[in-house]
Amino acid sequence: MDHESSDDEIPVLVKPEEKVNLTVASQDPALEVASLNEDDEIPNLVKGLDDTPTSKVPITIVTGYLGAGKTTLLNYILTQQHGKKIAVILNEFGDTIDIEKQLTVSDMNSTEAKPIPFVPLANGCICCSVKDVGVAAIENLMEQRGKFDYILLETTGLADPGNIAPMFWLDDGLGSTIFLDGIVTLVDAKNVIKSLDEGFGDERKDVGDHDRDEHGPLLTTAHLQISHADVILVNKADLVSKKELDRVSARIKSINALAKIEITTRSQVPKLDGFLLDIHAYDEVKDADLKFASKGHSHLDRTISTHTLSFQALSQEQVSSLDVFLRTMLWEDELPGNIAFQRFEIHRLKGRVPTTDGKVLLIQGVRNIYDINEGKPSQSEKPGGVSKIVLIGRGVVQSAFLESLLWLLHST
Ligand SMILES: Nc1nc2c(ncn2[C@@H]2O[C@H](COP(=O)(O)OP(=O)(O)OP(=O)(O)O)[C@@H](O)[C@H]2O)c(=O)[nH]1
Repeated sequence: MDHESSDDEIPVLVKPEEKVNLTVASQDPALEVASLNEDDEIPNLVKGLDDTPTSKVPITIVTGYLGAGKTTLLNYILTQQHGKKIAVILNEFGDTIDIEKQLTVSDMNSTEAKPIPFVPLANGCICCSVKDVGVAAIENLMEQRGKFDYILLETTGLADPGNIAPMFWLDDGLGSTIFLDGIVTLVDAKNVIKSLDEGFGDERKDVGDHDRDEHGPLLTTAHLQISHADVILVNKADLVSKKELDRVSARIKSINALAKIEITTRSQVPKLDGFLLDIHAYDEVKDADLKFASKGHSHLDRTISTHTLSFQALSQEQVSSLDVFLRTMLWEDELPGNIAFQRFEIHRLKGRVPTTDGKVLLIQGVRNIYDINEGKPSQSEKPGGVSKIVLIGRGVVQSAFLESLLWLLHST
């Protein structure tokens, strides 16, 4: 059965209610976040509705291929009227002399060791910048807290934005002062399809055998930047035809149906607030976004695609089983139950799961980190309605994932 559409029949699963176990965790030591073994007691990290990170500074990560228009976007944002005092972090690897940025704010020579210059801009915004990312640079910047209320991080040369998101998820790390608001990816409308099709080439020199094996086409940097994005700007629209723009948009949606897509020229986004800045992509899971993602977009890309698992509202006891499913899938790269599956990897995950006692749980995941919080039911959501988990990844066979999840929920 094809579960692509949100109109699919939903299996009925009603079980007795019990306590909810919620986790934020990773098993990848490289991510330097708390790691839990199955035997460990799982901390209850349920956040209440009022526990929003209001005192934390939002950070938006701007990724994109060389020349896609990242600096043009930063310049554009810095000159708009948004009332924000923005600090810019430029992540420049290698020989920075060759790639010196020409931001609107010209004094860009600070390093993490020196005091950070703050430059007032005409629109009331104050800009400062640090070069090089890394925890130390951000911590250093945070010592100047109060002078800015928003951070933009341009990730020049950073191949994989999935590695950076976990830095902001735990309260004892950077997450106590900053929260990740969203990842914005710029793609060059003229070249992005070529970049995605380089899957059989050797575009990413840093990939190991893992990335070239039975998964099929190679995971390119363009795939990684698109699959992790919350907002995608298809930039340089002036250089291609309308037909080509449609082709690019369809290909991008087939990879990441959760992201909002905007076609731009010179990175000029019509609306910044709520579309590109202050989007809370890691603490909100909007019903409408999941509905859009589950619409059944064509699977035009053979490397990464978006899939939706739809199922019935869960009892509290079944919520614990869902937690087991997520842990097994994200930490062990396996599916619970005796179910045949091919090797897979999950880049991004979002879900809304209503419970039979009238709550709604919001699930967020990046790679093997995930987080479940209690949210507010939306006006259109009926109590005990349909649960949806949207997965963006490679090697995901939707029917196998759903079968595994339903097996676990039925055996609860
Ligand atoms: N024709 C056209 N040129 C653009 C557009 N957006 C940016 N550019 C130009 O493209 C070039 C690269 O833009 P940048 O903003 O520097 O791109 P970037 O992503 O920061 O580049 P790197 O830092 O090298 O990765 C510049 O010459 C821009 O003026 C656009 O929409 N159309």
